[in-house]
Amino acid sequence: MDHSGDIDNVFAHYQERVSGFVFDDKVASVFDDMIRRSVPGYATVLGMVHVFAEHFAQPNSNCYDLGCSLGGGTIAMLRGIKQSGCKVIAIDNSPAMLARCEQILQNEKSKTDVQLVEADVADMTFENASVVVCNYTLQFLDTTGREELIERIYEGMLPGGVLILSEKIKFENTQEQEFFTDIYHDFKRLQGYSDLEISQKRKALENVLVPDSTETHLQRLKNAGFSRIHQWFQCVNFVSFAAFK
Ligand SMILES: Nc1ncnc2c1ncn2[C@@H]1O[C@H](C[S@+](CC[C@H]([NH3+])C(=O)[O-])CC(=O)[O-])[C@@H](O)[C@H]1O
Ligand SMILES: O=C(O)C(=O)Cc1ccccc1
Repeated sequence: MDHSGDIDNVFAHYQERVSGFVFDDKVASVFDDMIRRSVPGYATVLGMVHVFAEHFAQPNSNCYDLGCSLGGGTIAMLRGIKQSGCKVIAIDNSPAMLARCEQILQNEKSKTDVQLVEADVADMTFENASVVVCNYTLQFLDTTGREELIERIYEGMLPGGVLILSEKIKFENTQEQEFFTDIYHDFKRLQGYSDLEISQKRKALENVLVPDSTETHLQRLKNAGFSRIHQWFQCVNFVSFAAFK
């Protein structure tokens, strides 16, 4: 992926009132740096999206990247897909993200077609899907939106298809929640974020990024019909599931 974006200093200066986190141009311009320094295991997850796409993309099928941002998952899929006739459909409802994503994708030479769609994932229908990547996006939808999205993904998937769902999680046990939160903040400090940046971003994300527990994710995937679900990755409070139709 392209590393030409700026360094994330969105929350570096004291703000009298911290407003809710939005995916505007300011965030989009630093997003590659922001997500790499804020999501432990991000690079590993993308590396494995390449592997999953190579293994599970079926010829003449669609591969989706839901909440594609700058196209990290899209590029990983493009590099992984070896089957012919595949199309990667990358969806995001932030015009700022999509505009930058389009630019970044121009440097990517691939035989596989890519379609960028500016839309709410809630308004999309999915069809003929062999690989669906939903990396750190479900966490921004409301509860009903989450359930409906997972159901519609399932409906649009081919037999043998896989959904890669990556999310920040919360822990039901208070002690466990505190432990992982502490370690996560230590990780952010090690990535160069100050205590002010950490606390202001935390405030901005309140009621915007609302994590579910692993149990809630597993139940929701099962309810939608996914028969085989593996939690294949966890790094601190970020996990990834592979769910098969
Ligand atoms: N309802 C929605 N419809 C469409 N897009 C949405 C919606 N809500 C949020 N988004 C978009 O989902 C993305 C979430 S970021 C994904 C990272 C990427 N997957 C990556 O692997 O680099 C994760 C994060 O910021 O923590 C943003 O680009 C939003 O505009
Ligand atoms: O959960 C957090 O505290 C994060 O910083 C994760 C994140 C990463 C990128 C955009 C929004 C949230």
